[in-house]
Amino acid sequence: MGRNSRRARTSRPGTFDPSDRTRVKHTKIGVWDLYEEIDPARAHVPGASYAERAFAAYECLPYLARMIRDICAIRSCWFLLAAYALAEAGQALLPAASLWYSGQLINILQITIETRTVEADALFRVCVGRVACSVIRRILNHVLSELRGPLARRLKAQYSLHLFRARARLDLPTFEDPLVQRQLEDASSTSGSIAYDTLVMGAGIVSTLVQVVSQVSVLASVLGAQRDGILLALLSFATSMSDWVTRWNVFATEQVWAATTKDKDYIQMTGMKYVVNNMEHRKEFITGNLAEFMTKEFKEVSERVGPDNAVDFNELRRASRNRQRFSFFGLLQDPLRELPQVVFTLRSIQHPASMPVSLASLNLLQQTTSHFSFTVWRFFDQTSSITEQLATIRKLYEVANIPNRIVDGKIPFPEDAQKIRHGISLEFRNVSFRYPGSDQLALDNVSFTLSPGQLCVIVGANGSGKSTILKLSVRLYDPCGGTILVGGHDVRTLRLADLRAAVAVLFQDYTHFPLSIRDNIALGDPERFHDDARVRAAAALGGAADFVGRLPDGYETHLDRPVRDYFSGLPEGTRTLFGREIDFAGVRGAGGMASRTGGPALSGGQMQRLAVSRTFMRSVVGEDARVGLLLFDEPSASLDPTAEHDLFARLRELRGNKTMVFSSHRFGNLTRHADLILYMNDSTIVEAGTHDELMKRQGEYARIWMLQAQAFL
Ligand SMILES: Nc1ncnc2c1ncn2[C@@H]1O[C@H](COP(=O)(O)OP(=O)(O)OP(=O)(O)O)[C@@H](O)[C@H]1O
Repeated sequence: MGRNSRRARTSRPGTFDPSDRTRVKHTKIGVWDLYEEIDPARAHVPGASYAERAFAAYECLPYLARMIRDICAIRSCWFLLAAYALAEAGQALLPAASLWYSGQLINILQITIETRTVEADALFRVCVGRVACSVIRRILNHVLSELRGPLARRLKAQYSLHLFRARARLDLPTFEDPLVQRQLEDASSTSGSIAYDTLVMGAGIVSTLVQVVSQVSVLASVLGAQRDGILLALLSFATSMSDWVTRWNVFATEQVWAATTKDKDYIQMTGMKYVVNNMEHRKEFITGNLAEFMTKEFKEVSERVGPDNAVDFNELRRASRNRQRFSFFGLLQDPLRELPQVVFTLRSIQHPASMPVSLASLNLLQQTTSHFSFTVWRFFDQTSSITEQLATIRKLYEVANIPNRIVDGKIPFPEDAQKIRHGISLEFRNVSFRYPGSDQLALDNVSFTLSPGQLCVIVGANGSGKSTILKLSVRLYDPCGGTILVGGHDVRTLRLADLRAAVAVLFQDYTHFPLSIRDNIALGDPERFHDDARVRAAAALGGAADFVGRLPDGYETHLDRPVRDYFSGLPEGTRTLFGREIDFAGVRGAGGMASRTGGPALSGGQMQRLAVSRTFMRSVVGEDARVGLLLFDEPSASLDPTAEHDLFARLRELRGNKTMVFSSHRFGNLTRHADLILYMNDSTIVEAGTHDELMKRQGEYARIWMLQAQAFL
């Protein structure tokens, strides 16, 4: 028996096995190859996949309930929600009310034909009623459109907070996981509107049901007494219902598919577009004299690809999906719509006297059904896939439950806040570690001990594991073997928030937040975020105060402004518009808008000074600092010699008060004063001791020290 048939027997219907070729459909759309899962509904027992999908939808219901609870808990939405519900209810009942008045009109017509007298009062009431209905409809429409915006914005704000919280709580290994990233992207792409869309969908479903029930019952009471009334009503509604049945597929779910292209011309054409569009290629583009050549090549390659294929996949797929399919049932639908007319005509021949009343009934019916069809169409539009909507709600809530890989400890730290002032001890016992997804050890059986207040410098070649020691000390990752002790405790047992409050780290690949310079420094100590004096003192210690003071906006300068300015679509330098003189730059200037995007360009060293200032914000400024361990990864890599000298002088003043660990390539300034030097190579510590001890040993440390020293001789 072949492999495929064995797999087909074992796989559950509805479960997609991508390696099973019989379950993958290949379609060529232009230059694209589309691979789709063959719909299990067709491949297996009819209805099995529907049951499966219905069950999946059922499993999402608790999330829907939670969303309803969450929406109801937003106080600022209460009034809006109540008004929205009332307006929707009014909107849903109005068609039935109009219908009822129209029915009254038919009654009056019938009485008029039979008695040859017109009931003026009744006629007047009907007219007023119909006018009132249309005025109320207008008002409700307006009320609803006024409510939609504020309601949508409040819901959006609530869920953006939910997502912010969900992202903020994730630790590094979890956040780095591509699957988690995908999950977060999925949730955020819809989070803006999901609650509002669900609300609209829910209101749409209830409103459609109310409309259907109320209109059908009014119509039955109006037409019930008339000859063929019910038959006409059934025929008219049958068309709308057939629309409904053929188009509505609540259990439709996203298909599993993937698309790729191997068309060399298309790939080359797309690449050329990137080259000509993007800033990063411009220097080479110009100096390489590529303009003329590339334009000619682009023309040729575009002609080879052809205009129908020179579009991206999504555009092509949309076009191929939207192409109307010819169906036999569709062919029948339009004649079905004419059936009431046919019945009416035939009956009129039989009973000519009742013709005016029947004509009025027919008119009423057709008006009602056209309105009904519109309601049904809107309903499809809003509820095209309930299961998909439910799945999206589920995704949105599940991102808040992604488990963190770094499990929090229980022991508060430090037990004695006074003790921390003289530093925290740090010990690695046979620690081994490999990064997630890597099969190489980044640390292999590393052991060392640092007493409170000592200064340790880790030196060694690129990639030898220096930064990794610092990362593990603050539990950015957990080791796969061995134990790390901070203050004598296994670091896994300590409360994470306490541990991170007691340790300050400056990473080699530090970043700056897209916030003001002030906030960038202040975030070094969230508890003192609003203390301006402390921010300035930290900037002075980090050597940033001088250049920040010279910036036009000082501490309020944004390094990378997260909010862009918007401009009218006129190109820079436009002087006239339809003959009128304009000053485009002047308008921008009036708003104090910068002419270039992004913040002021700072040098690498200035950036590093800001990063050092952020570390000082928490660790050094003031007597009340609660940090006992400082970890610095190449803190002076971009600093000029004076700045480096000043920084180390300031840090040396702290000796005895804080335990300090440096990772560095520079020997001398720091290593001479270190209590412990760890020389690393290939994920292990190969030499350990003080400068004098290691020099006496004449090993690797001594060799490299001499190498660096020779440069100055
Ligand atoms: N995020 C990561 N994922 C996978 N491997 C990593 C990651 N970061 C570092 N590594 C690997 O772990 C090893 C140790 O890296 P580490 O950054 O600790 O070296 P380092 O001694 O600080 O180097 P450098 O002197 O260049 O800063 C290297 O082989 C590196 O490729």
